[in-house]
Amino acid sequence: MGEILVTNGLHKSYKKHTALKSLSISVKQGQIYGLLGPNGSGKTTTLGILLGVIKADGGSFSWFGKGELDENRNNIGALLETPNFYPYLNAIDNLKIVAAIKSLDNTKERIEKVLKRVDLWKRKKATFKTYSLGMKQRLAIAGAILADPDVLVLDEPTNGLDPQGIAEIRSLILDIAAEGKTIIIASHILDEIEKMCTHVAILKDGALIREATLDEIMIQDKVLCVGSDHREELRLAIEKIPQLKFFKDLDPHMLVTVDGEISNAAVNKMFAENGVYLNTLMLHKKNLESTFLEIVNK
Ligand SMILES: Nc1ncnc2c1ncn2[C@@H]1O[C@H](COP(=O)(O)OP(=O)(O)OP(=O)(O)O)[C@@H](O)[C@H]1O
Repeated sequence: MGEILVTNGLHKSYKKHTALKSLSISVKQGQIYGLLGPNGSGKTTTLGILLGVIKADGGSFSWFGKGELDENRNNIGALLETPNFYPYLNAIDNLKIVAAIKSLDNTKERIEKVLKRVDLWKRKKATFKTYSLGMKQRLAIAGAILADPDVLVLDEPTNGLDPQGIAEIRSLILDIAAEGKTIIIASHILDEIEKMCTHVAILKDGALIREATLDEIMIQDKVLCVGSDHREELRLAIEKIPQLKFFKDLDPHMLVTVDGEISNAAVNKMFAENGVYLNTLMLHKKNLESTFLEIVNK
């Protein structure tokens, strides 16, 4: 797979505050790459630098193996903030303006293609101000793919949408990815990343904590769900057993992470040796949320 983006030690400070600390990531062709992190972890700053809107203080990046050239951006569609279209113009006229700004040819065909792609063709003559938030966001994606770029960069694409709007954007993004496009999404919504992304970079306080495939992130450690009639003793036993680490209280059960390859029978025995008899012992499948919290809280 071809390398689409490589960053090398990107650094950015706003006065005394360091927003990005030596960020090195790489994105390959066809990946849906999620940039994940709590508020203020540096996601928007990263995308801003990569799109030439913010200047880094240090480090470098390269799109398509061609460095930081402005012309690389002709091959990148971006959605960085809430869509900014003319409220009294319809979808077609708004996209005509986007086409003119980007000096695109075959405007009519392009606009028809993207409006069908984002399922707004039937509403093409309605003015932007009459659109729902989800439709506005879909029109913004139509604008971002109007030039048929190889890469789509999206900052919090489902922010503020209702569940149906979120599902529509998600399915649209997956469809666009299925055409072979590379997609980079910044989000703090874990469920969104989990349902869409193939690869994830987790940021915390501007630093990269982990970069891996979604599968690698989610099956990091074994998590067990344990229960006992005596919760206090259970909690104390978890503290005492070095191979176990308390993870979460799911009252009445507790989640623990287990070091290495220790069988459930061995875990049961360890509890018994500490005077605790389990009434529940089962594997707990981690979701991205639990993994994420575990990683950023370390
Ligand atoms: N123009 C600015 N001036 C000063 N500080 C800034 C500026 N832009 C961002 N920051 C700070 O840099 C840090 C990273 O911000 P950034 O917006 O990149 O994070 P983020 O992960 O995108 O957060 P969010 O999910 O809230 O959008 C934050 O602490 C933020 O307050």
